[in-house]
Amino acid sequence: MTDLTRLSAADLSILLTSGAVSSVEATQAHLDHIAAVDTDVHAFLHVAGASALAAAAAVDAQRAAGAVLGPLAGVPIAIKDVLATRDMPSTAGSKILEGWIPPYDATVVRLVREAGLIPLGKTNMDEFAMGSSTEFSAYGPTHNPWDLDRIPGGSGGGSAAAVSAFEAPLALGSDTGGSIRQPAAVTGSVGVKPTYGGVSRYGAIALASSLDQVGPVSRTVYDAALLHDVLSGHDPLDSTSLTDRWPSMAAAAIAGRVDGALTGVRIGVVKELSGPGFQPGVLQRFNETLAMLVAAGAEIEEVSAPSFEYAVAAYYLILPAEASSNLARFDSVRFGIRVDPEEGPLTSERVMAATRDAGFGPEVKRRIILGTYALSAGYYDAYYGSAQKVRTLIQRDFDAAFEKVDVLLSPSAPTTAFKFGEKMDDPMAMYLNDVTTIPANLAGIPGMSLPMGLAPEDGLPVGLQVMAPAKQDARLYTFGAAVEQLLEAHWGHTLLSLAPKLAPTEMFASEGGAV
Ligand SMILES: NC(=O)C[C@H](N)C(=O)O
Repeated sequence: MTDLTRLSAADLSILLTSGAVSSVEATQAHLDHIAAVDTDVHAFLHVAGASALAAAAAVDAQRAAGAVLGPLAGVPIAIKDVLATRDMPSTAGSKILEGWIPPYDATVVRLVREAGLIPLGKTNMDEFAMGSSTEFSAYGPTHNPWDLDRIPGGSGGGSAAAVSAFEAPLALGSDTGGSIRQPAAVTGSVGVKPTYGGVSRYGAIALASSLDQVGPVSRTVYDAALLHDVLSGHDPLDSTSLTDRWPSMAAAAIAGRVDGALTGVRIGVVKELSGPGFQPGVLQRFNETLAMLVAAGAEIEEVSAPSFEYAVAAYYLILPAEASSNLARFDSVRFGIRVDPEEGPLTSERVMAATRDAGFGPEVKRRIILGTYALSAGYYDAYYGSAQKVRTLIQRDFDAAFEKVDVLLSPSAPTTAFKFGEKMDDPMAMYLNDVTTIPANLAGIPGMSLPMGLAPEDGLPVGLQVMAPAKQDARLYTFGAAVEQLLEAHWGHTLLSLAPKLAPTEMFASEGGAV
């Protein structure tokens, strides 16, 4: 009997459509697997077993009645806890929202349900998406399925770990500075940050509104494309939502699997995103992948993006500034918990202060303080204003690069998954993890991370980042699918099929070793 949790969403979809397997069976298999492994992985903050099975039964009934359903109907999905769900708590990993059940679904959650996908539950994350390791979740960290002593990336470590531990074939993430791509990289998954405005953020608990994007997490490029097609499109409820009509990302991914898809593709390697400070094994896999691309007919040139040097600094001014404003809504009155001061009068300011003090964790407080300072009178131009200028320069660097090349490549993260605790006392070290992913958010362009093997020194997954010009998300899928195929042919297997160590019984007997 096929292990249904091991299938890609696309393969599961074939079994569901042909009637060989019911959605109830597929959903039950995933719930059983979650029950078996999630005490160790802790990818989920909430598992919605009963409602998932009810939704699956409804899809099965529709199918039995002859309804023509979308390709992902009946396929289970995990949802990052930053997204509002009307039937499940939505905490964004924070104590301040403990137990909060929103009165409505985020648009992406509604779209996912309408497409017949089966929400399994909500996944863990750094509090309000601030972090690169899930160690800042108020509910304890998620563990990397490849090595339980290591972080799964962040902020969407729960979604990426759920996918790579076979707890769900698909997940939703959000990416402000890398929160989809970096977790995908360190767990051997695929993650895509769409073009800014391509996917609705209505009902996504806002971190930094000029940077946040919702996107797919999966085990294959094609699966991410199928989910992207469900998510993209105009939403009048999100004022930043683009009105463009998007081509089919699934069709774009299929085009990448045609022979010769890489011939003549012009690839830019960003000099500033793959140099000193990167783990040697990460660079080794990156350079090997580039050599394979040249052998497949692609043309590679080095491009320089001098302003990228300032990207992390600009991001950590713009993000805290926007976050300090967005998080002002958590005031003890409208959402979540209320904590009264231990003594003294119950004025609204004092209740608000006591609630925020008890409800926010250390990283959230740090960023609110930084952001409030950066926006204060007298400092605004020096900090926030300068950061916005840097942002424009970064956009120009991208524009110049994309005049010469079709896609830009870099490693998705400077290192493989690090050990718990390694960067907790050093915010700068944590922030520098995002050096590769932040520029795409600042420029609003789409980016993908896909697996490019295991680092020789630690046997842990390494991610390849692909970036394309704004609105050219389809190019990511064509190129990404072609690279995925090239790497599979080289290794003779997919990265995750390697993972007997991810099977329930042997899952945690880490053997290490290179691909
Ligand atoms: N939110 C994100 O995209 C993650 C990023 N590491 C941050 O802490 O801001």
